[in-house]
Amino acid sequence: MDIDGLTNLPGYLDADGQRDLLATVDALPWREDLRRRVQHYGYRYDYSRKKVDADEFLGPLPAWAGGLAERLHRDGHAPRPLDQVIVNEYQPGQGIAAHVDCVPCFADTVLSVSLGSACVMTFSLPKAQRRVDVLMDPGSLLVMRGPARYDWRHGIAARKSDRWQDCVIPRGRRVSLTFRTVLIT
Ligand SMILES: O=C(O)CCC(=O)C(=O)O
Ligand SMILES: [Fe+2]
Repeated sequence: MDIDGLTNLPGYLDADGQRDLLATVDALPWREDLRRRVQHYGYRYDYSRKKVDADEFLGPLPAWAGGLAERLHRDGHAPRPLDQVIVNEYQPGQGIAAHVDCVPCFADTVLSVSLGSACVMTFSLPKAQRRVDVLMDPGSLLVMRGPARYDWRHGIAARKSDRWQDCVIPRGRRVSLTFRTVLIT
Protein backbone atom coordinates (compact mmCIF):
# COMPACT_ATOMS: atom_id res chain seq x y z
CA MET A 1 0.00 0.00 0.00
CA ASP A 2 1.57 3.32 -0.95
CA ILE A 3 -0.02 5.26 1.89
CA ASP A 4 2.06 5.41 5.03
CA GLY A 5 0.01 4.11 7.96
CA LEU A 6 -2.67 2.35 5.91
CA THR A 7 -3.19 -1.41 6.15
CA ASN A 8 -5.86 -3.31 4.22
CA LEU A 9 -6.38 -6.88 5.42
CA PRO A 10 -8.86 -8.90 3.33
CA GLY A 11 -10.41 -11.88 5.11
CA TYR A 12 -10.17 -10.56 8.67
CA LEU A 13 -13.65 -11.98 9.32
CA ASP A 14 -14.74 -15.32 7.90
CA ALA A 15 -18.10 -15.76 6.16
CA ASP A 16 -19.89 -16.94 9.33
CA GLY A 17 -18.49 -14.06 11.35
CA GLN A 18 -19.63 -11.56 8.70
CA ARG A 19 -23.11 -13.05 8.52
CA ASP A 20 -23.55 -13.12 12.31
CA LEU A 21 -22.41 -9.52 12.75
CA LEU A 22 -24.64 -8.26 9.96
CA ALA A 23 -27.64 -10.07 11.43
CA THR A 24 -26.82 -8.62 14.86
CA VAL A 25 -26.59 -5.00 13.73
CA ASP A 26 -29.64 -5.36 11.51
CA ALA A 27 -31.70 -6.35 14.55
CA LEU A 28 -30.66 -3.14 16.35
CA PRO A 29 -32.12 0.37 15.94
CA TRP A 30 -30.60 2.72 13.36
CA ARG A 31 -30.25 6.48 13.71
CA GLU A 32 -31.95 8.03 10.74
CA ASP A 33 -30.93 11.70 11.04
CA LEU A 34 -28.04 11.60 8.54
CA ARG A 35 -28.18 10.84 4.86
CA ARG A 36 -26.96 7.32 5.62
CA ARG A 37 -28.18 5.24 8.57
CA VAL A 38 -25.80 4.85 11.51
CA GLN A 39 -25.59 3.28 14.97
CA HIS A 40 -23.33 4.59 17.73
CA TYR A 41 -21.95 2.57 20.63
CA GLY A 42 -19.74 3.48 23.57
CA TYR A 43 -19.96 7.24 22.98
CA ARG A 44 -22.27 9.26 20.78
CA TYR A 45 -20.40 11.32 18.20
CA ASP A 46 -21.92 14.74 17.57
CA TYR A 47 -21.54 15.32 13.81
CA SER A 48 -22.58 18.97 13.87
CA ARG A 49 -20.33 19.97 16.81
CA LYS A 50 -17.61 17.50 15.71
CA LYS A 51 -17.28 16.51 19.31
CA VAL A 52 -17.35 13.61 21.76
CA ASP A 53 -17.43 14.29 25.48
CA ALA A 54 -18.07 12.42 28.71
CA ASP A 55 -21.77 13.38 28.59
CA GLU A 56 -22.06 11.35 25.41
CA PHE A 57 -21.11 8.09 27.13
CA LEU A 58 -23.69 5.48 26.14
CA GLY A 59 -22.32 2.64 28.26
CA PRO A 60 -19.73 -0.05 27.61
CA LEU A 61 -19.69 -1.57 24.13
CA PRO A 62 -22.28 -4.33 23.70
CA ALA A 63 -20.80 -7.84 23.64
CA TRP A 64 -20.78 -8.26 19.83
CA ALA A 65 -18.86 -4.98 19.37
CA GLY A 66 -16.72 -5.40 22.49
CA GLY A 67 -15.61 -8.87 21.40
CA LEU A 68 -14.40 -7.60 18.05
CA ALA A 69 -12.83 -4.51 19.66
CA GLU A 70 -10.86 -6.80 21.98
CA ARG A 71 -9.77 -9.01 19.11
CA LEU A 72 -8.54 -5.99 17.11
CA HIS A 73 -6.57 -4.78 20.12
CA ARG A 74 -5.23 -8.26 20.97
CA ASP A 75 -4.17 -8.82 17.34
CA GLY A 76 -2.07 -5.67 17.58
CA HIS A 77 -4.12 -3.59 15.13
CA ALA A 78 -5.00 -0.97 17.75
CA PRO A 79 -2.38 0.14 20.28
CA ARG A 80 -5.04 1.27 22.78
CA PRO A 81 -8.30 -0.37 23.84
CA LEU A 82 -11.18 0.61 21.53
CA ASP A 83 -14.24 2.06 23.23
CA GLN A 84 -16.33 3.62 20.47
CA VAL A 85 -18.05 2.06 17.45
CA ILE A 86 -19.97 3.69 14.62
CA VAL A 87 -21.90 1.40 12.29
CA ASN A 88 -22.50 2.96 8.86
CA GLU A 89 -24.94 1.67 6.25
CA TYR A 90 -24.48 2.53 2.58
CA GLN A 91 -27.15 1.66 0.07
CA PRO A 92 -25.94 1.69 -3.55
CA GLY A 93 -25.55 5.35 -4.50
CA GLN A 94 -24.73 6.46 -0.95
CA GLY A 95 -21.27 7.53 0.20
CA ILE A 96 -19.41 9.61 2.73
CA ALA A 97 -17.72 12.93 1.98
CA ALA A 98 -13.94 13.07 2.12
CA HIS A 99 -12.86 13.79 5.70
CA VAL A 100 -10.30 13.26 8.43
CA ASP A 101 -11.85 11.66 11.51
CA CYS A 102 -12.13 14.23 14.32
CA VAL A 103 -8.58 14.72 15.61
CA PRO A 104 -9.31 15.93 19.18
CA CYS A 105 -12.09 13.32 19.61
CA PHE A 106 -10.30 10.10 18.67
CA ALA A 107 -6.87 8.56 19.17
CA ASP A 108 -4.42 7.72 16.41
CA THR A 109 -5.79 4.45 15.11
CA VAL A 110 -9.17 4.20 13.34
CA LEU A 111 -10.32 0.82 12.01
CA SER A 112 -13.09 -0.19 9.64
CA VAL A 113 -14.47 -3.69 9.18
CA SER A 114 -16.58 -4.19 6.05
CA LEU A 115 -19.74 -6.28 5.74
CA GLY A 116 -22.07 -6.87 2.80
CA SER A 117 -20.92 -5.42 -0.50
CA ALA A 118 -17.44 -4.46 -1.66
CA CYS A 119 -16.77 -0.78 -2.18
CA VAL A 120 -13.93 1.52 -3.17
CA MET A 121 -12.70 4.08 -0.65
CA THR A 122 -10.73 7.01 -2.01
CA PHE A 123 -7.84 8.49 -0.06
CA SER A 124 -6.76 11.97 -1.03
CA LEU A 125 -3.87 14.18 -0.02
CA PRO A 126 -4.87 17.58 -1.39
CA LYS A 127 -1.53 19.30 -0.77
CA ALA A 128 0.27 16.71 -2.92
CA GLN A 129 -2.60 16.28 -5.39
CA ARG A 130 -2.59 12.58 -4.70
CA ARG A 131 -5.54 10.18 -4.82
CA VAL A 132 -5.43 6.48 -4.07
CA ASP A 133 -8.35 4.07 -4.37
CA VAL A 134 -8.58 1.15 -1.95
CA LEU A 135 -10.94 -1.79 -2.45
CA MET A 136 -12.71 -2.77 0.75
CA ASP A 137 -13.90 -6.33 0.40
CA PRO A 138 -16.52 -7.81 2.71
CA GLY A 139 -14.77 -9.28 5.73
CA SER A 140 -11.76 -7.00 5.31
CA LEU A 141 -10.17 -4.80 7.92
CA LEU A 142 -8.82 -1.37 7.04
CA VAL A 143 -6.49 0.22 9.59
CA MET A 144 -5.71 3.95 9.39
CA ARG A 145 -2.97 5.29 11.58
CA GLY A 146 -0.36 8.06 11.46
CA PRO A 147 -0.32 9.83 8.07
CA ALA A 148 -3.22 7.72 6.73
CA ARG A 149 -5.34 8.88 9.65
CA TYR A 150 -4.13 12.49 10.10
CA ASP A 151 -2.83 13.74 6.72
CA TRP A 152 -4.93 11.86 4.18
CA ARG A 153 -8.65 12.31 3.80
CA HIS A 154 -10.88 9.33 3.12
CA GLY A 155 -14.28 9.18 1.51
CA ILE A 156 -16.63 7.02 -0.51
CA ALA A 157 -18.10 8.43 -3.72
CA ALA A 158 -21.90 8.43 -3.83
CA ARG A 159 -22.32 6.13 -6.84
CA LYS A 160 -23.81 2.75 -7.70
CA SER A 161 -20.72 0.99 -8.98
CA ASP A 162 -16.97 1.24 -8.67
CA ARG A 163 -14.24 0.87 -11.24
CA TRP A 164 -11.48 -1.34 -9.96
CA GLN A 165 -8.57 -2.59 -12.07
CA ASP A 166 -10.49 -2.19 -15.32
CA CYS A 167 -13.57 -3.94 -13.95
CA VAL A 168 -16.87 -2.39 -12.97
CA ILE A 169 -18.05 -3.66 -9.61
CA PRO A 170 -21.72 -2.95 -8.91
CA ARG A 171 -22.36 -1.94 -5.33
CA GLY A 172 -24.80 -3.69 -3.07
CA ARG A 173 -25.62 -2.67 0.45
CA ARG A 174 -22.50 -2.22 2.57
CA VAL A 175 -22.30 -1.96 6.34
CA SER A 176 -19.09 -0.87 8.04
CA LEU A 177 -18.17 -1.23 11.68
CA THR A 178 -15.71 1.52 12.59
CA PHE A 179 -13.72 1.33 15.82
CA ARG A 180 -12.03 4.17 17.69
CA THR A 181 -10.56 5.16 21.03
CA VAL A 182 -12.20 8.27 22.48
CA LEU A 183 -9.97 11.04 23.85
CA ILE A 184 -11.86 12.78 26.63
CA THR A 185 -10.38 16.21 27.22
O1 LIG B 1 -17.49 3.15 5.97
C1 LIG B 1 -16.31 3.16 6.25
O2 LIG B 1 -15.58 2.19 6.08
C2 LIG B 1 -15.67 4.40 6.80
C3 LIG B 1 -16.60 5.32 7.48
C4 LIG B 1 -15.90 6.53 7.99
O3 LIG B 1 -15.00 7.03 7.38
C5 LIG B 1 -16.27 7.11 9.28
O4 LIG B 1 -17.24 6.64 9.91
O5 LIG B 1 -15.58 8.04 9.71
FE1 LIG C 1 -13.80 8.31 8.64
